[in-house]
Amino acid sequence: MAKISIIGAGSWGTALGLLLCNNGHDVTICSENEKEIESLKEHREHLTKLPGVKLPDEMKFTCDVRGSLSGQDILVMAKASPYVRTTCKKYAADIPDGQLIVNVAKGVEADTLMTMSQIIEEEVPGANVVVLSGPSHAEEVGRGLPTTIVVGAHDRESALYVQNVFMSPVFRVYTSPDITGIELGGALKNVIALAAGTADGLGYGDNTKAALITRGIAEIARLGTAMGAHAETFYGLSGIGDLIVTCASVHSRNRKAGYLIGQGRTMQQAMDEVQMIVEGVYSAKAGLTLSKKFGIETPIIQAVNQVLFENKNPKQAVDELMQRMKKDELAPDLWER
Ligand SMILES: NC(=O)C1=CN([C@@H]2O[C@H](COP(=O)(O)OP(=O)(O)OC[C@H]3O[C@@H](n4cnc5c(N)ncnc54)[C@H](O)[C@@H]3O)[C@@H](O)[C@H]2O)C=CC1
Ligand SMILES: O=C(CO)COP(=O)(O)O
Repeated sequence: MAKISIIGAGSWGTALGLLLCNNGHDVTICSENEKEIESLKEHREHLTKLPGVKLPDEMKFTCDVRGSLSGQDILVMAKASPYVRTTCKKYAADIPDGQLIVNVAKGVEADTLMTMSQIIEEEVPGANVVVLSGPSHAEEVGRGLPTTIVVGAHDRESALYVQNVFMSPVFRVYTSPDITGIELGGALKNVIALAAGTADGLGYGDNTKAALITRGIAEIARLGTAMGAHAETFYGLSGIGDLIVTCASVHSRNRKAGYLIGQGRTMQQAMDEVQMIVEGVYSAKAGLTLSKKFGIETPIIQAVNQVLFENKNPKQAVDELMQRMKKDELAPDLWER
């Protein structure tokens, strides 16, 4: 049995807490948000973010984040990505040296272009940070529906340990050394999901969705490999896997926000209506800056930025994507080989 503190009492922190409790671990969920914690204690259910999912009596909830950080085998970082740095800064001094931290937040910081694990490593230099990511909506993990995911770590021993702790008959965990690829896949799929949702909102069809998913993973893989990630990762769980689920699922907040934008809402109106974090909005900027930095063409990511931040009409953005210069699907020099 492992002692585990989960930082962040949102839908994902709560669903992972339930999974880990069911696996027989000693789980505490902590958050500074008193209302959220009091409601979890009283109802043993996250009424707003994970309704209908009952939480076991053994699961502990606390507002004392600082007090929950020492004496743990694992800390799980389950804050929404824009708050990961501030959270780490606030509590770095309370986290023991060598602490294993499992990051589950998905995003790239727009100003620094750092992934979440890089931010945690910068703010908590003594920590051993691993990442857990893949196609895994909290609403389905909370209901115990079969789910697969991948843990990325610097060393195999940490990956195997986390695999053992999280693995269950309904939660299959793979291991990988490609932290960069896993994190880029997890962050950038949110940008493409905004585009897929927008296409749905415009009334476009399954062909359009398939086009965005397929050309979207091509963009993510091109950029990711230029940044040193392994191409295979983008054809795996944290690549095409998470992209498919986020572009297609009724649970996705990014897809929902895109849908509303396709229906005519502004970015802000869409974010307000979704009422939960829409991380693709943040990662869109980072994705575009990274593309420029590495000299990689990412037309869908660019179009999403234009719609979000330059008020480009979504229909016009799709028209322009369709009428780009004619291209080969594979590398043009293959004709000569
Ligand atoms: N919800 C899901 O199905 C999945 C989510 N994730 C990732 O896990 C991370 C957390 O996701 P969720 O639990 O869904 O997010 P959430 O929106 O439910 O919030 C998570 C935590 O962030 C905190 N938070 C929200 N606003 C804050 C603020 N202004 N200042 C400080 N803390 C704040 C909340 O109080 C909560 O404790 C995200 O990066 C997400 O991409 C990963 C896989 C699945
Ligand atoms: O990452 C997720 C599923 O794997 C959740 O996606 P959303 O943030 O779009 O809901």
